Amino acid sequence: MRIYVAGHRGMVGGAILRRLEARRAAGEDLALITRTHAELDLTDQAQVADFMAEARPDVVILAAAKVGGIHANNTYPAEFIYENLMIECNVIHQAYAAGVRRLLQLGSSCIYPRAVPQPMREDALLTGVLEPTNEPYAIAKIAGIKLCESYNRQYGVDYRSVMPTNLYGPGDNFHPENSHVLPALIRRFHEAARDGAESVTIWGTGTPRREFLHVDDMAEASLFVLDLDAETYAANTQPMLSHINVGTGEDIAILDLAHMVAEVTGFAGQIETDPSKPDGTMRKLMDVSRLADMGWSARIGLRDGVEETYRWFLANQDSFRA
Ligand SMILES: NC(=O)C1=CN([C@@H]2O[C@H](COP(=O)(O)OP(=O)(O)OC[C@H]3O[C@@H](n4cnc5c(N)ncnc54)[C@H](OP(=O)(O)O)[C@@H]3O)[C@@H](O)[C@H]2O)C=CC1
Ligand SMILES: C[C@H]1O[C@H](OP(=O)(O)OP(=O)(O)OC[C@H]2O[C@@H](n3cnc4c(=O)[nH]c(N)nc43)[C@H](O)[C@@H]2O)[C@@H](O)[C@@H](O)C1=O
Repeated sequence: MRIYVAGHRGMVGGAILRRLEARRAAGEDLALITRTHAELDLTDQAQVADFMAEARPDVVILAAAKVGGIHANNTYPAEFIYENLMIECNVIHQAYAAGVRRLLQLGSSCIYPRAVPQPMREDALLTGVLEPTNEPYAIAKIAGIKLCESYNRQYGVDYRSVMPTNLYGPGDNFHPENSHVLPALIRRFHEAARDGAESVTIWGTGTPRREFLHVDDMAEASLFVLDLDAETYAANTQPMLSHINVGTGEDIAILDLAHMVAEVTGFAGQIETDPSKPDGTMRKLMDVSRLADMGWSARIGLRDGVEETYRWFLANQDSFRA
């Protein structure tokens, strides 16, 4: 079995690759194919076509994307829609052209309308208006689902989509502005504790709620969905509603998350909010019953996951991405 993991140097792709390497070490007959961004620009159609034709994977896992938090999405909307659409079109179409039968692509919980009933079911897709801070990214992610569904319908391939909630863990991006909230807070509270600061300011009102899934759980869920036989996957999805939510089923207010990160990092000062910064969607909680009914649930609790991620942060501060 030849498996191409696109985005293997990213947080999720890295976690998926580690699991696949462990399976190979345990005796599974797996050839794992990877290319760095420098070796293969997935926005380049000709490069992707040449690569797929030469590498001939049996299975493709698409974990490469332009990714960032609320500020990055709101500041670089053109990059988020253009790069993600190009990556999806190139990888999905060229996989099909090279004869790939099974593919798994990662979307995001931001595909759902901003005012949708909570928890968000898979069939809430395309029922309302999207959150403006990440609409371009969400449109690209919806296009990814529809690409897979369309190729499945017309060409009879088996291309699947998982929709993760907000993710965190080892290998995350700790950039002070462009990252997601959890790594941003770990870094900010760590630096405040280290410097003896009196207060830390978090963005927005602190009242939005988010659901956080550890990346190792996400990697396990991805391979669980990929490994389902075609009949089981089809029985749990529909031709034009083929994505599966992945989350914990529990959420937390951002201010409560900040208090948790303060405790973990040893910061004892004040926590202030900055309502001039956007809150984004007020609540994003996944309905994870579809995946639970198939037999998978998250295992890593948030407090344990934050402690482990902080230990990883302390051990890897010198190697962070710019
Ligand atoms: N992190 C999160 O909270 C969430 C993530 N997701 C989804 O999960 C998937 C993985 O995200 P995550 O691991 O967090 O993101 P990362 O940014 O950690 O990893 C993405 C990877 O994609 C690579 N990449 C980006 N553009 C290109 C390109 N043009 N050509 C080749 N490689 C490219 C990046 O390489 P380089 O760094 O060199 O550019 C990086 O290695 C994405 O689809 C994302 O949308 C969904 C929900 C939440
Ligand atoms: C995964 C998901 O990620 C993005 O959406 P988001 O859920 O809004 O992501 P976020 O992690 O950046 O913010 C969550 C909340 O937290 C608050 N917040 C406080 N203080 C900081 C802070 O310091 N940094 C950040 N980033 N947010 C902060 C922030 O104001 C917001 O209320 C999408 O664009 C899209 O990419 C997507 O799919």
